[in-house]
Amino acid sequence: MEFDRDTIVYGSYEMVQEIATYLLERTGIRPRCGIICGSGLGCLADQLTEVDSFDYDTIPHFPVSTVAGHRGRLVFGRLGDVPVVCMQGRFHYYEGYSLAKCSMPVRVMRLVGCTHLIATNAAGAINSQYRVGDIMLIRDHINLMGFAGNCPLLGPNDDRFGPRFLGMAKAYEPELLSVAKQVAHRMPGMDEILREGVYCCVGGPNFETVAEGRLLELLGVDAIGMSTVHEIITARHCGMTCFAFSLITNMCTMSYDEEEEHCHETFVDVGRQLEGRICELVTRVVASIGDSEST
Ligand SMILES: O=P(O)(O)O[C@H]1O[C@H](CO)[C@@H](O)[C@H]1O
Ligand SMILES: Nc1nc2[nH]cnc2c(=O)[nH]1
Repeated sequence: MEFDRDTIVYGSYEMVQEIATYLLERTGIRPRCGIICGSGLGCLADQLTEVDSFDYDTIPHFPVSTVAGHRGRLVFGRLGDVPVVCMQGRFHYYEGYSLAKCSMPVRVMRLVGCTHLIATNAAGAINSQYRVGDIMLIRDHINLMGFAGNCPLLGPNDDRFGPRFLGMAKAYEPELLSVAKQVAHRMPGMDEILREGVYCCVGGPNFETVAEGRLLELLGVDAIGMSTVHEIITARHCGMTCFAFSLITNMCTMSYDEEEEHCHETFVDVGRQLEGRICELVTRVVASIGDSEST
């Protein structure tokens, strides 16, 4: 792939609208909920029925996926009874895309009609109580890249998307978090693996040093990854209701005596092993969104 370091600003309203129109002219699905499949979590898109799918390289102005475990297509369809659109593959800063370009598809989701966003990811555990295979519902995040001056909303603000300044205190909708906990509680074996915590995004693609892991622990981070935060900021900016969770694929190396066992392909495999439960959790949360919208 040609190296593609964009300017920090990407995706005018007109461009996003052009993409949305392109898609809506080619599918009859009118999605209410956007779902972003994390590394190894593409199975979510495979649950959809009445599918219309679009490879990223066929959609005008769309970036392409370059990471293993990210298939690279946008899938419209129904999850249960609810019309949704899934990103089967997301974009990361370390691929050479600006944060604005990484999260531009969220604005597309909004303009095709989505009111809700569900973001999923593979993440390393900083919290020593966690185990590989746990599912951490994201209660909050720390935008470490934002502390360093990098944010998807940099540059001129277009009020048609949302306001210049944005509150983030309830970025992750407490009601959906509570629905997810109730749903999970009714699923066999989920209580043992369900967590709720703080996610932090770093630029990557390298994993953390021991000193960085320890610093993140002091900061109150439970799990660390290289995605999601900029997508949630973009979604909140355009008024979407958000829910997100991390699949814990590895323990971060917190001591010099430990062997570092970080391997992206193994992380993708953890996703495959948990496929059934993750699909069920998301399907039930989406059903609750469908129910709340129809009442
Ligand atoms: O966040 P997702 O896309 O799930 O991917 C996670 O897995 C990759 C590292 O193995 C990184 O891209 C990290 O962000
Ligand atoms: N930064 C980071 N991203 C991840 N994605 C999956 N595991 C990890 C990890 O340990 N660190």
